[in-house]
Amino acid sequence: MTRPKAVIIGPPGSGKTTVGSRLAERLSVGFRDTDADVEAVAGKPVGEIFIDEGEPRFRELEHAAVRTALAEHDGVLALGGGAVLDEGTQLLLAEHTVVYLEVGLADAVKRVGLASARPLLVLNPRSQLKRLLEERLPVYERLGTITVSTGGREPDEIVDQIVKEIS
Ligand SMILES: Nc1ncnc2c1ncn2[C@@H]1O[C@H](COP(=O)(O)OP(=O)(O)O)[C@@H](O)[C@H]1O
Ligand SMILES: O=C(O)C1=C[C@@H](OP(=O)(O)O)[C@@H](O)[C@H](O)C1
Ligand SMILES: [Mg+2]
Repeated sequence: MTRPKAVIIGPPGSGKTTVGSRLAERLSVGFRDTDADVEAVAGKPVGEIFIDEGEPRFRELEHAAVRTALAEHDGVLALGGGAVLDEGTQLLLAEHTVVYLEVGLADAVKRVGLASARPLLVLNPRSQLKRLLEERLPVYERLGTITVSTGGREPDEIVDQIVKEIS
C-alpha cells in the first residue's frame, strides 16, 4: 500500500513546509504540501480562498486534499497547521507515521512574521497564535507518533533527528 514516509503536523511557524521539503530531499523522495494542493484545486492562494469563500470551504478542500495525498503520495507530506482539527482527518492519521514539530509561542511569532500570508494571523499574530496553540496542542500531541522540538534548532538538525527516528 502506498503511504507517505512521514506526515508533518504542527502549528503555523513550526516549520512543516521548510523541514518537510528538506526531509524529502534527504530521503530522495517527493515532497507534497496540502496547502499547495488546495491552492491548485481552487486556483488561488489560501488567503484568497478564506476571503472569497470562507474558512469552512477552505477546511472542506483541505480535508479532501489530505485524504487524497495520504492515499497516493509515498514521499513526505506536510499538512497545513489547522488540518488536524477535522475529525475525519484525525481518524485517517491514526494509520500513519506522524511527525509533530513542536514550537513555542515566541519562536512561532518570530517565524511567521508580522506581514503574515496566513489569513488566521493577519490581525494580531501573537494573540491569534497564542489562542491557536492553546486549542490545538493537545491534538498535535495526541496525533504525533514522533515529537520533535524545533526551538533554537536549525532545520537540518531537525531533519537529522527525524531521519533517525523514522528509520
Ligand atoms: N527551525 C527553524 N528555525 C528558524 N526558522 C525556521 C525554522 N523552521 C522554519 N523556519 C522559518 O519559519 C518560517 C515558517 O516556516 P514554514 O516552514 O512555512 O512553517 P509552517 O509550514 O509550519 O507554517 C519560514 O520563514 C522558515 O524559513
Ligand atoms: O493553522 C491554520 O489554521 C492554517 C495554517 C496554514 O498553514 P501553515 O501551518 O503551513 O502555515 C494554512 O493552512 C492556513 O493559513 C490555515
Ligand atoms: Mg506550511
